Amino acid sequence: QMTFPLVLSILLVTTTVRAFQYTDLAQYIDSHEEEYVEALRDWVAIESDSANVLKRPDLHRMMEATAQKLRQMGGAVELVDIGEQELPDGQTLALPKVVSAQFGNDTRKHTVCVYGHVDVQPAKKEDGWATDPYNLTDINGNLYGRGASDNKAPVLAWIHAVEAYQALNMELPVNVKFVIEGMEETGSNGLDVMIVAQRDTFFSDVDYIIISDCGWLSRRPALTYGTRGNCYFTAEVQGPKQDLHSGVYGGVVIEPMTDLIGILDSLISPSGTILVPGIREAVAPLSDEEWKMYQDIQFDVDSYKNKIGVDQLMYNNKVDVLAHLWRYPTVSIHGIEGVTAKFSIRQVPNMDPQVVKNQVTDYLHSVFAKRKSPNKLKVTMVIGAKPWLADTEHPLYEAGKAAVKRVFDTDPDLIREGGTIPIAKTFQDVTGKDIIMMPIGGFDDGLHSQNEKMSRYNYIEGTKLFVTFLDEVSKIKKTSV
Ligand SMILES: C[C@H](N)C(=O)N[C@@H](Cc1c[nH]cn1)C(=O)O
Repeated sequence: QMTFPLVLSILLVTTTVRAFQYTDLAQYIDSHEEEYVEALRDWVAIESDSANVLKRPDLHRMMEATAQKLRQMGGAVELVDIGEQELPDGQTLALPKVVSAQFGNDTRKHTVCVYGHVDVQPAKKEDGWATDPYNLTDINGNLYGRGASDNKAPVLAWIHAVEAYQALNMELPVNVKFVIEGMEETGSNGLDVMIVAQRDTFFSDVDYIIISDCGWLSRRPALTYGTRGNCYFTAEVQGPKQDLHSGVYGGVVIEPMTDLIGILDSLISPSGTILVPGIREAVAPLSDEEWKMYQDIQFDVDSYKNKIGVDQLMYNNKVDVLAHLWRYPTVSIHGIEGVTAKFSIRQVPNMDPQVVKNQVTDYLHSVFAKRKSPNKLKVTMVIGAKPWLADTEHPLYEAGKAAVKRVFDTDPDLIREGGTIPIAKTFQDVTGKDIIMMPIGGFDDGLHSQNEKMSRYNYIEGTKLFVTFLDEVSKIKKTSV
């Protein structure tokens, strides 16, 4: 028979919440590696391609699976309806619900909100994948699968970070909220409306927003302080009422495809100069300080060329390459379907998507007019996502630097991202909260490409980084009660 004091002390032992212990958390994370890989396998198996309307049921399933995982951990979870999407043919389609969740509501603590996405880019084995993109495949410690790095493993790593605290009965150093969406890859449709609607409710007590939807520049861990924006356009040339035989009609008909190629060729010169008037003039000048920052970053232009299999880039020296990846705009032509071309302009501070829309539309119409073609041109901007920039001296970044130092025993690279996180600027403008981008993806993860992967190393050490960062954030002086 147990005596009363013994029973009481057992109860006390089991209910006492422990304080942060990095070694225990790290050990816990290491010993759960296989479970984490299996969780990623389950998520990668869901074809949550947000661009393919036929995959919308899978995307809904993905959002439900995310919500379910957070519910099982005891979070206060909601699946927020963000309405419908209008398709080019005028039909409407339900947008995937946004998952919001909350762990802890202690007003003495800071509250962070982790943003991520669980939709993916399209992928087919026949695109040149070495493995089935939706069957996570481990080759030499690299986990290959669509969405593995962008952004399923980082989202899971954040979930596992909270789970590790719970499993070890350790107090969460900060309250943690999650906002996980399913439309990032197509411009985060509907999410801005949700952020505006919940600014004074869900977001009111959030102090900091954390985004881990980007990658390191090299093998060295990094913190990201800027992203480019994206203006994504379609240009359609309408001509004869039906397809025409090139032998029977060629030579007399003014062909829409020739017009289309002609106007596309007017966007950018072979040496990379954007030819749309007004765009280059809007770009914030490169300061001496920034130039110096780029010089100090370890980045090997030759290895970069090797990685992507090219002999020559637009620029040869490191600073030019980094600057043109991160802080100068560029035009990319993505493809032509029928006589509709898709192209994008990645834009940077101080460009504005609405201004870019007008500049591009006016310019293409003027180029088209000079052709004196009887065909009709229609230019549409389908995505207008703004660029984002942060202050690397902010206490949030100091906390990030300290966390990287504790886990990896090195200072992070401070980098920018050439890609776009469409919602970052909205978070900043609408909620007024500070944002940090803390990537865990590797420099060679192949985002949006064939053979996307996440290494076990980055996944597991990244989870350790996240548990540590929460502790570092808790040390930031609270300015308001
Ligand atoms: C950086 C992030 N992982 C990413 O790949 N984002 C996409 C988002 C996007 C841009 N326009 C529409 N969606 C990207 O940069 O292409």
